[in-house]
Amino acid sequence: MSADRINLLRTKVFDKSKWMQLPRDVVIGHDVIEQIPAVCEDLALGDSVLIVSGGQTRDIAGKKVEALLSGSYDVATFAANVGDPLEAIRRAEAAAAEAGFVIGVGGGRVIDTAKIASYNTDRHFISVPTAASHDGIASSRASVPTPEGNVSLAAEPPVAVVADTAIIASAPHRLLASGCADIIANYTAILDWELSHRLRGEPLSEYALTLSRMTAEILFKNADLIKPHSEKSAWIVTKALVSSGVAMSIAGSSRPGSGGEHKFSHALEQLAPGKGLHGEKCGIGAIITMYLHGGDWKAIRGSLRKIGAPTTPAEIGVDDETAVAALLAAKTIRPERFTILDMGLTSESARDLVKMLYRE
Ligand SMILES: NC(=O)C1=CN([C@@H]2O[C@H](COP(=O)(O)OP(=O)(O)OC[C@H]3O[C@@H](n4cnc5c(N)ncnc54)[C@H](OP(=O)(O)O)[C@@H]3O)[C@@H](O)[C@H]2O)C=CC1
Ligand SMILES: O=C(CO)COP(=O)(O)O
Ligand SMILES: [Zn+2]
Repeated sequence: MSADRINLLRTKVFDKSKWMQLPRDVVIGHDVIEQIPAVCEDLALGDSVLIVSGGQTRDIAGKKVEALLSGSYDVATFAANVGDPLEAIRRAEAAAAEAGFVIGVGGGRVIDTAKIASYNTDRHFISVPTAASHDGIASSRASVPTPEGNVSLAAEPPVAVVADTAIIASAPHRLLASGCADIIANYTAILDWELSHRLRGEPLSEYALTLSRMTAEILFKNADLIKPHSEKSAWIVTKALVSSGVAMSIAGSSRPGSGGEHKFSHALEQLAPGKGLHGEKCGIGAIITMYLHGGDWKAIRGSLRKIGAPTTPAEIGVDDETAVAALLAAKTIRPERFTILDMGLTSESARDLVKMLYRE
């Protein structure tokens, strides 16, 4: 299904996609989930709420949020993990239309479902990440898988982000490492954006680009501090993910955080569904695109290793031939987004790159 087809679902008569919308309250810290009632009261969002969560994340945090709000609000719940993602978005929209505001409690898929449903029904949205696994936590974009590839849509930016570091630090370390890789991928996303600016005249936002790069640099510098099940690590990474999401909101597109390495990840999602987390695939892709840009790809690989993120397709259960196919297919996903993977990659060169960069 194409982005246009998804847009048909929208009930809005005006388009906010060119607005620069940023979160108003960002609350990160130990046990801050307890502050959700105060955040909702402060923002005066209405008296009924839809809480969107996933199969595991409802037990991890969704039920807690339901209990915290049930005395003061009419609470409805929605399971975002059931069925086809587009169908889930449609059902979430119908549920959101019956509520005053929406809270998404979960990983990236849950948060994207909640923020699209909020956007399409013109409801405020609160983001409650249970894992620091992706930089959609605070952004005004949603990434939706379709049979033709992943599409990036304008979505409701959270009016508040409530990120409890106790919950985030308890999540499997793999999720945190994946969030770090999603941020490290900003380095190559920016290089692709600059390339497209120079070659194709694509507009650049200096502010968005600088914020995105600075976020990656801070994380890179702090890679030694990223440890499993540490609240300090959860705090460092969550702040970086919020910052990266703000860069996307400033740009009004995911360009500051999504280039060729993301297109490789989206192609892999089609060719090897269910293999690897989003950020893991982007990190693996960034090694190749950084090499192609002539940058320090070994430093990218070194920081991914230090953090505990995979650096080869084999580590996420993807064979080399599939990785080659994904590199070649990447340019067919969002062809309007020009990247280094559009610069003459051939089957032979893709095979050589996979052999060389994923073997050392
Ligand atoms: N909007 C944007 O700008 C962006 C969007 N994305 C999107 O986000 C998605 C990737 O997010 P990601 O979080 O990696 O993947 P998922 O949302 O698929 O979550 C991965 C798994 O982790 C589980 N999980 C989440 N939190 C915890 C926890 N605390 N403890 C144990 N398990 C937990 C989820 O459970 P459950 O079954 O409950 O869901 C799920 O099974 C992709 O769809 C991607 O396209 C990524 C980057 C940016
Ligand atoms: O994942 C993203 C940024 O990290 C954005 O997603 P898209 O690649 O779908 O635009
Ligand atoms: Zn990403």
